[in-house]
Amino acid sequence: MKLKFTKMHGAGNDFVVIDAINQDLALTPEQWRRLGDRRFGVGADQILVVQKPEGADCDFRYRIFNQDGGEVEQCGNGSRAFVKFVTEKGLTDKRSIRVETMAGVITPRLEDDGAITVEMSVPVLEPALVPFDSAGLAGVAEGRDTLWPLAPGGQAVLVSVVSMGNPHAVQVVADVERAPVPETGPLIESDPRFPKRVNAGFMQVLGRGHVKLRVFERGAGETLACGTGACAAVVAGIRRGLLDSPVRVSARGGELSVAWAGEGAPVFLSGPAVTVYEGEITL
Ligand SMILES: N[C@H](CCC[C@H](N)C(=O)O)C(=O)O
Repeated sequence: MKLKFTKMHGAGNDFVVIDAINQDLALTPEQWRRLGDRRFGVGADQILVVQKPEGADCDFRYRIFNQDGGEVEQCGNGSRAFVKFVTEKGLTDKRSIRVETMAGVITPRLEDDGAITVEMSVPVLEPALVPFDSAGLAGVAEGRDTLWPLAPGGQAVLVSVVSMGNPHAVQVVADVERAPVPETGPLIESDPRFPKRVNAGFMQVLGRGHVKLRVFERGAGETLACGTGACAAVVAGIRRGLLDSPVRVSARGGELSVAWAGEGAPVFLSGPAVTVYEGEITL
């Protein structure tokens, strides 16, 4: 079958975006895998699928598939690419859209200056709901947060656990460039205390309004940027008393900005979205 797609990225976190409103998207698992493969197909960190909404109060439904084929709840960088895609494709004339995801409704907005801001969800902070199994662990209180001891590869670390619809484990490190992301990222991702696995964030605090961040993403490995990871890192940093909103998040692939007013409030994520090329693949 022939499939039209658009290749996009948000701060280097790259996507294959597919309009499943105007084309039939009945792919076998093998075709999904090939589409996401950087050698046998197009390749991307995530595949984003644009569909009609199920609810009356939303403009679109947005499905997200990691490179490993798993469907996931949320993608922050992808939500910016989403609003740019549907605007460029003429699928809407709105600048602010309500989008159904597995984790609820988010509202990406295309600003007049071309910037894109997304009202993400209210972070979920109860460990069991992240989900994270803290049974038998002695949490370490810091500010309003609780840090949980993990030992990936025997290396003792303390993580904050936050859900942005998808699960995150965030640790503060002295130097992200020297952090053992390739070694301990996959061990944290698959730690059995995270029954749905987890995205592992490594955050270096440069000031109360600026961090550097690397994320070993669930189902995709280390990406050049992670939007929900940036949200989770800033929420954790604010709760630990290390950061003040808004926070500039410097990822390897570019700059994001995150604002959060505190518990019970949604997180706002701003950053770039770029259309790289249009394509058609025979699967
Ligand atoms: N790997 C993530 C999904 C993509 C999130 C990331 N690309 C973002 O921008 O938020 C997960 O399995 O929860």
